[in-house]
Amino acid sequence: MTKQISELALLTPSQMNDIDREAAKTTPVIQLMENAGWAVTREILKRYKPCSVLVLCGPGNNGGDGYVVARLLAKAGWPVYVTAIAKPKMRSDVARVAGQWTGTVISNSASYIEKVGLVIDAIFGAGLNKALDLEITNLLRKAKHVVAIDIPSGVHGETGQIMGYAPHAELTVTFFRAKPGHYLLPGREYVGELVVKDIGISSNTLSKTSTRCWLNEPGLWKIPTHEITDYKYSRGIVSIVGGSQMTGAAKLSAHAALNTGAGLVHIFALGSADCYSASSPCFIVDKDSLEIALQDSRRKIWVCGPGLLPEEVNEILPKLVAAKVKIIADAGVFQSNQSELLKGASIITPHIGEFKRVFGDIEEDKVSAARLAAQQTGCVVVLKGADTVIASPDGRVAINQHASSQLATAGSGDTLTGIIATLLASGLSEWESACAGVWIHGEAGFLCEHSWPTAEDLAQNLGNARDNAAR
Ligand SMILES: NC(=O)C1=CN([C@@H]2O[C@H](COP(=O)(O)OP(=O)(O)OC[C@H]3O[C@@H](n4cnc5c(N)ncnc54)[C@H](O)[C@@H]3O)[C@@H](O)[C@H]2O)[C@@H](O)CC1
Ligand SMILES: Nc1ncnc2c1ncn2[C@@H]1O[C@H](COP(=O)(O)OP(=O)(O)O)[C@@H](O)[C@H]1O
Ligand SMILES: [K+]
Repeated sequence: MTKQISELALLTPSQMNDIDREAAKTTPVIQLMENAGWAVTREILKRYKPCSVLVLCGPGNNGGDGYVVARLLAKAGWPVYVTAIAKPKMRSDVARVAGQWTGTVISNSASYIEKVGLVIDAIFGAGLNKALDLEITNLLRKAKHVVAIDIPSGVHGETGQIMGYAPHAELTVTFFRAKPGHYLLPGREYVGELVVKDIGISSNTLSKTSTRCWLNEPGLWKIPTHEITDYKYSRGIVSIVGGSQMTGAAKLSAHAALNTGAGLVHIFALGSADCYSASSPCFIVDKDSLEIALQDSRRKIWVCGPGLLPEEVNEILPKLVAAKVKIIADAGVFQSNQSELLKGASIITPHIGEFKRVFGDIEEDKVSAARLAAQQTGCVVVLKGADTVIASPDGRVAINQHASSQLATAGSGDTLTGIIATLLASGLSEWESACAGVWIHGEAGFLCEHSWPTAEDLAQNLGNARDNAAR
C-alpha cells in the first residue's frame, strides 16, 4: 500500500531529539522508554526462541530502553543478564528504569558475551557523539547475534558513517520514524532487518521539526497514468543528443525513454544519423541542425551527456542552455570545473566519481554534499550509487534503497537518464521525476527473472516498473 509522505520522513538524531522533547510534554519520557522497551521485546519474541540474553546498557535513554527489554524478557522466562557499559546519571529517568532491574548485573561480560544466544545493543542511539572506545569495540566484536535498539551503536544516525566500530545487527528496532543512517551506506549494512515501531508519539509532532529528508518510495511522488485523451505529444517528447563515436549510450537512453512511456523520442545525432535510425524504427533521428530542432517548442526536454565527448558537450550544452530547454545532464558533462555550465541544467545524475570530479570530496556525508551541489547549481542532483541520494535546490532530499546491485551494469546510468527524461516530459516536476525515476530504475532490476540483467534487459521491464510505481 502506498505510504503517506509523513510516514516516509527520515529524521536526523537532532530532529528526533526535538520530537522526543515535544512528545515528552504529553507523555513522560519514562513512559516512552517503557513503550520503546515493549516494542523491542515484542519484535524479539516474534523472531527468536527463548535463549540466554545479554543486554548491554549505555548511560543514556538508549540504555534505558535496554533495561526495560531486560526486565520484560526476564518476565517472559528468558535467562537475562545486564552489563552497564556506563552508569546513568543519578536521579535521571534512565536511573529509575535501571533501578527496576533486579536480575543479574555482570560487570565484566567479555568472557560471557560469546556464549549467550542474543546480545541486545542498548549502548548508544541518537546520542552517539564520538567514536566507540576500544573497550566497547572489543566487547562488541565478540557478539554473535545482535539486536540493536534504535540503531547499532557506532552507526551515525545522520550520515550512516561508522564511528570507530559498530556491530552487525540481525534486527534493529527504531522508533517513530527511521533515520537517514539506517539507509545510507555503510550504516545500512549494519542494521539488518529494520523495524520502525510506534511508541505513542503523535505524527503531529512532525510539524515541530522541518523534515527535509524522506525515503524514496511511492507516496513521496505520484506519477501520471493513462488518460483517455492521451496522444503522443501529451505523453511527452524526449530529445537525446547522440554522440558521434560512443553511440550505445544515447541508444540506451532512448530505448529507456520509449519503454517508460515517452510519446516520442528524438535523437539529435552528432555523427552518423543512420547508426541511430537503424537501432529502432520508433526513434525519430533529426535531419536538420540543432538550431532548427530547438525551434520546435514542443521539444522542451533534452538529455545531454550519455556517450558525448568533452568537445561535443562543450559545443552542444551551451546551445541547449541558451535555448532554455530542460536538460537532464549525465556522463560526458561531468568534466572538472564544470559546475558553472551545469547551472543551466534541470537535473544532473553523477555517480560518486563524476560528482567528486565536479564538486570535490563528499566528506563522508552524501546527503550534505548532494544538497550543497543542488544549491550551487540550482539543479536537482541525483548522486547515484547503491544508496542513491536525490537532492533538490530547496533542501529536500530523498534516499533510495529500492535498488540492487543488479543495476551495476554498463549502460544502467544511461537507462536511468532516459527514465527521468520521460517523467519530466510527462509533466512531473524535476524533483518528482528524479525520485520516481530512480525508484522505477530499481524496480526494473527487481522485475528481472535473473540476477544479471543487461541495460537492455532493464529497458524491457520499464513499462511494468512504471505501472508498479503508479499502484
Ligand atoms: N528521549 C526520549 O524521549 C526517548 C528516547 N529513546 C531512546 O533514547 C535514545 C537517545 O537517548 P540519549 O539522547 O540519552 O542518547 P544515548 O542513549 O544514545 O547516549 C547518550 C549518552 O552517551 C554518551 N556518548 C555518546 N557517544 C559516546 C561514545 N562514543 N562513547 C562514550 N559515551 C558516549 C553521551 O555523552 C550521552 O551521555 C534513542 O536512541 C532511543 O533509543 C526512547 O527511549 C524513546 C523515548
Ligand atoms: N550496487 C548497486 N546497488 C544499487 N544500484 C546500483 C548499484 N550499482 C550501480 N547502481 C545503479 O546503477 C546505475 C549506474 O550508473 P552509471 O555508473 O552512470 O553507469 P553507466 O555509466 O554504465 O551507465 C546508477 O543508477 C546506480 O545508482
Ligand atoms: K543501540
